[in-house]
Amino acid sequence: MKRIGVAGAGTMGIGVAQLFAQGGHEVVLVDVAEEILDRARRAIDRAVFLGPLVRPHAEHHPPDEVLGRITFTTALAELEAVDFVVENVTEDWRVKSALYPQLDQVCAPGTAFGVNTSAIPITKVAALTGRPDRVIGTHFMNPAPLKPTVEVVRGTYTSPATIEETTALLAGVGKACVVVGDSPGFVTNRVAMLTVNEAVFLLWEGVASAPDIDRLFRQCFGHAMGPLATADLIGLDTVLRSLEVLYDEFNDPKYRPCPLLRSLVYAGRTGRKAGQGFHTYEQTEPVDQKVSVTP
Ligand SMILES: NC(=O)c1ccc[n+]([C@@H]2O[C@H](COP(=O)([O-])OP(=O)(O)OC[C@H]3O[C@@H](n4cnc5c(N)ncnc54)[C@H](O)[C@@H]3O)[C@@H](O)[C@H]2O)c1
Repeated sequence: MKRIGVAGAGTMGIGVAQLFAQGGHEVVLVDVAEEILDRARRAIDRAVFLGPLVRPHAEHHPPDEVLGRITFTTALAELEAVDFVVENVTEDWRVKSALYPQLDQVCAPGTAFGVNTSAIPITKVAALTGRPDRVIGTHFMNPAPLKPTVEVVRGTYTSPATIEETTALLAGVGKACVVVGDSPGFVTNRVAMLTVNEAVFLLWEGVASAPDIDRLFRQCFGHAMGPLATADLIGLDTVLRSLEVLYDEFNDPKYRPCPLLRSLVYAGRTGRKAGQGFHTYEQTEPVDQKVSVTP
């Protein structure tokens, strides 16, 4: 079993840490504040406990056993001994570009870095390190423990050995992989972010209500969720940042974020994690916006 480092304990990091710990790996989960880690611990506990209700036929795991494999820490230096890092920090180039040189220093030269980003090119991230051959995109879908497939992104310098190691690691925790080339947004989010943004414009223009927009996608197209509910699940702050990355990388106005999306983010209505976005959600615990919305 490999020792897995997980950087970032937000929406994605929580699920990624749970996935690998359930798969028998030792996990080091790093974030910048103890209260974020406490919330992550409670979220993983709850998700593992409720697992049998969500997937009755899947293998069941005692929450204590899963949590016992995870070290929760604010010390990046604890990633020193891990074999593979999945990075899930905020979708903000300033945040990611500050982190990678530190990861490069802390981790052993052979440790591979899986970049879990919605839209940032993997080659751009790899250039921040002295190991571009060991940097690969691991674009997990949300929620990471439940979604069957990971979009794996080959950067310009990602080595065949790194691709093989990554797909084998993911197969070991039950994930299929689709390996794609490097492009802002990759395959999934180049398409999905446009759809979400256009749905927000439709709402903003008063063409239809949020429930009706989502209902059309579910009932006419057979999608499991509509685009606005999907945006709430992703986090509207992450959707906004992903559109900004696409807009900047392509210099193409088709990715300009709808002003309504910005307003909701400014108001702290970032979707499920805040209890409110395009739809309203029952809160499992109060969310401190100062903690959940990072700069
Ligand atoms: N939300 C989704 O559905 C989704 C899906 C696939 C990929 N992603 C990508 O995954 C990444 C994380 O997204 P998220 O939705 O979990 O975001 P989030 O805002 O919920 O969580 C990000 C976490 O990173 C932490 N962080 C910031 N700087 C850090 C640092 N230097 N060291 C350690 N932790 C740090 C923050 O405190 C926060 O807890 C983003 O790049 C996003 O684009 C998101």
